[in-house]
Amino acid sequence: MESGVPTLQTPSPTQPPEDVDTDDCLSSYSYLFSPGILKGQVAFITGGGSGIGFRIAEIFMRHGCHTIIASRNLQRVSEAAKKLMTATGQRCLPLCVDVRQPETIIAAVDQALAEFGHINILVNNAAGNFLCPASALSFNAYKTVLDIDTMGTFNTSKVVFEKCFQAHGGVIVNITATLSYKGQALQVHAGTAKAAVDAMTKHLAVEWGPSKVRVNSLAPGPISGTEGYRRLGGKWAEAGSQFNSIPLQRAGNKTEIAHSALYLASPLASYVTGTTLVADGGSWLTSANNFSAMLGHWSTDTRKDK
Ligand SMILES: CC/C=C\C/C=C\C/C=C\C/C=C\C/C=C\C/C=C\C=C\C(=O)SCCNC(=O)CCNC(=O)[C@H](O)C(C)(C)COP(=O)(O)OP(=O)(O)OC[C@H]1O[C@@H](n2cnc3c(N)ncnc32)[C@H](O)[C@@H]1OP(=O)(O)O
Ligand SMILES: NC(=O)C1=CN([C@@H]2O[C@H](COP(=O)(O)OP(=O)(O)OC[C@H]3O[C@@H](n4cnc5c(N)ncnc54)[C@H](OP(=O)(O)O)[C@@H]3O)[C@@H](O)[C@H]2O)C=CC1
Repeated sequence: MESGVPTLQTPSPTQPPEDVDTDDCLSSYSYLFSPGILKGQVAFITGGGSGIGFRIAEIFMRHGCHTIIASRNLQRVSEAAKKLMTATGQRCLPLCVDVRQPETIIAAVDQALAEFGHINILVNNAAGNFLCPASALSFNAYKTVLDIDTMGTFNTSKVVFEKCFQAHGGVIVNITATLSYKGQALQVHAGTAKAAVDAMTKHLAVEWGPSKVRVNSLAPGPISGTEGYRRLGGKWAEAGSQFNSIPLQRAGNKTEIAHSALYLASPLASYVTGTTLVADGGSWLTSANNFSAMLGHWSTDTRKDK
């Protein structure tokens, strides 16, 4: 304070914010963005009952947003909505949706509009994934992942655009992945599906920009406390040694991904559209694409019907 300038306790540029590995709200939260940056807005978040989608819902709500969290398991989203409302004081509507079935999306968006009057933000987060070599992947397994990730993102975006964004503008954040950048082993299904979503992001940004709609992708790296991390990393990820190869030397956490989503959804990104924000600690640049190690991990997978 010698110079008369107050010293602020700012975190270091690579210090992760607080997180918890379970699908529970944070016990405390330090604001980095303005707390009212999404005040009065409404976000529709697919797969918002668990993992990254749950934390995105929480962080948006802590910044003044109401949310709709929608997935196949109504009990899961209903329990999540209670936790989110208690922790943040904002409204959260849990709805049952299968993003592969447009009629369920239409019903959910109608219900959301009846409840809130408008939707400002769509987060396409719902996805399905598992490790599987291409040669062992059934035709239906490949199709299932493309149906959820790629078709699901298109289906939901189209319904929300036609029912709301076309007339009023809005923001779409598509959660993708870096899997296709290096042809990740055992991930042809999810890598193809997410690459198609990154392409969709650009096409929709071009077509819908004149309607005041921004569309961006957000591609996380390995994120702890998530189903994706458990399924794809398993014990191998828990050992932690492979993180030496990641420039930031650690996995990311859900709050970090939620902060990136908050940036893209907020007016801070008002001139950002048609792009992919990679939030992976530099991981895809340097991590080995170790086919034999991945095959070893797959062979210890305990899934009964493999
Ligand atoms: C890859 C490693 C990367 C980097 C390494 C670096 C560091 C390592 C450290 C950590 C790694 C951690 C993270 C890696 C980084 C990035 C990851 C990137 C992307 C992550 C993407 C995700 O999406 S994670 C989301 C995970 N959550 C879910 O998947 C939940 C939802 N999932 C589901 O509902 C199911 O699993 C489903 C996708 C199968 C869909 O369910 P349903 O519709 O009920 O379908 P089914 O009828 O059950 O199945 C349909 C067909 O699919 C076949 N199937 C199902 N499971 C498997 C499997 N495990 N293996 C093979 N085949 C499977 C099933 O048999 C059906 O086919 P048929 O032919 O039999 O009909
Ligand atoms: N975890 C990680 O390290 C990474 C994750 N990602 C991406 O982040 C996102 C979240 O993943 P993560 O948190 O790990 O996993 P989760 O399994 O927790 O999230 C996926 C969500 O999608 C929902 N869902 C799945 N299928 C459907 C469907 N057909 N219709 C509607 N909802 C559906 C699930 O709910 P329900 O079962 O109730 O339907 C679940 O809530 C995904 O897009 C994933 O690809 C990307 C890179 C890395």
